[in-house]
Amino acid sequence: MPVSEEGRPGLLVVGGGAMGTALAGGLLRTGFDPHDLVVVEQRTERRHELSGLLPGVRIEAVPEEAEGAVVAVKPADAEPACRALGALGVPRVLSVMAGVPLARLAAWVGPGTALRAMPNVCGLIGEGVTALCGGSAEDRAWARQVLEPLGELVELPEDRFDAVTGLSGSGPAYVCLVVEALEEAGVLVGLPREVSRRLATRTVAGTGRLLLEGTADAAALRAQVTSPGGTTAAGLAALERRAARAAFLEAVAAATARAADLARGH
Ligand SMILES: NC(=O)C1=CN([C@@H]2O[C@H](COP(=O)(O)OP(=O)(O)OC[C@H]3O[C@@H](n4cnc5c(N)ncnc54)[C@H](O)[C@@H]3O)[C@@H](O)[C@H]2O)C=CC1
Ligand SMILES: O=C(O)[C@@H]1CCC=N1
Repeated sequence: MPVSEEGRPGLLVVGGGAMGTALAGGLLRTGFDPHDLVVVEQRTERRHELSGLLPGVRIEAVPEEAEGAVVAVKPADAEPACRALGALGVPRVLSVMAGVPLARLAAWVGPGTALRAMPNVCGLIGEGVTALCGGSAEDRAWARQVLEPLGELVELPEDRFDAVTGLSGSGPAYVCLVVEALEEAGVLVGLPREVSRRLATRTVAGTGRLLLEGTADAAALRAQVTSPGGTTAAGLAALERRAARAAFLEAVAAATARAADLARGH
């Protein structure tokens, strides 16, 4: 995605918050030329911060013509951000916003092609998972290039996107809640807080890597850790008594329903 002969940048990232910065940072980390990238952020203070976070990248207050754009503003700010890109005739607009349907994006971006992705914050370190839909195979190949630095990609029909938002989009927050609770539990049973935090964080991170890199799935790994009549069985029984599994089912279902609400404009 080089700067075009007309001098247009290869990519605009509109919205320099958590997700826009994760994406721009990931592109730089994987060799994207900073001169091909422009980050558009409306808040002055944040623009100053972004200059430090994204060396070599031009940070602007308003969008300009470009080969393509990613929109990473809050869903409530989506319409003016997308309409501005439509007015400039940006040919491909990729949204990472929760609960903004392709049909609405397409109406706002006019002649340009709208695509939709749902990443997660783990993309900050290239360990995310992102769902993608919309456009032609060629458009999606472009979007894959843009999203690749965030981690793994899956193409899914749009009617699965609320579910993806409820599971992997919001999921890092559920896992953080688990880490916080484990840290507190460690303190309860007598560990110094700093030690407890390290043990809790490493346990969750290490389990994730083992699941990705090992051969056992979650149920098999849990069985490996659970000795008959042992400590883990006692701990798991306590979790089942408190309906921990049902709590996660309800969390993902509630987040999925909220994504659908957002899509209906609520
Ligand atoms: N944070 C997350 O883990 C995830 C977020 N998302 C989606 O990413 C989008 C952005 O989320 P965050 O980065 O967390 O939000 P954020 O609030 O951190 O960042 C949004 C940024 O956009 C700027 N902005 C708003 N309107 C603008 C405009 N017209 N032009 C330029 N800048 C504008 C705001 O000033 C703000 O800095 C949301 O739609 C969300 O649904 C998707 C997956 C995960
Ligand atoms: O909470 C939200 O609405 C966004 C979408 C997925 C993660 N954060």
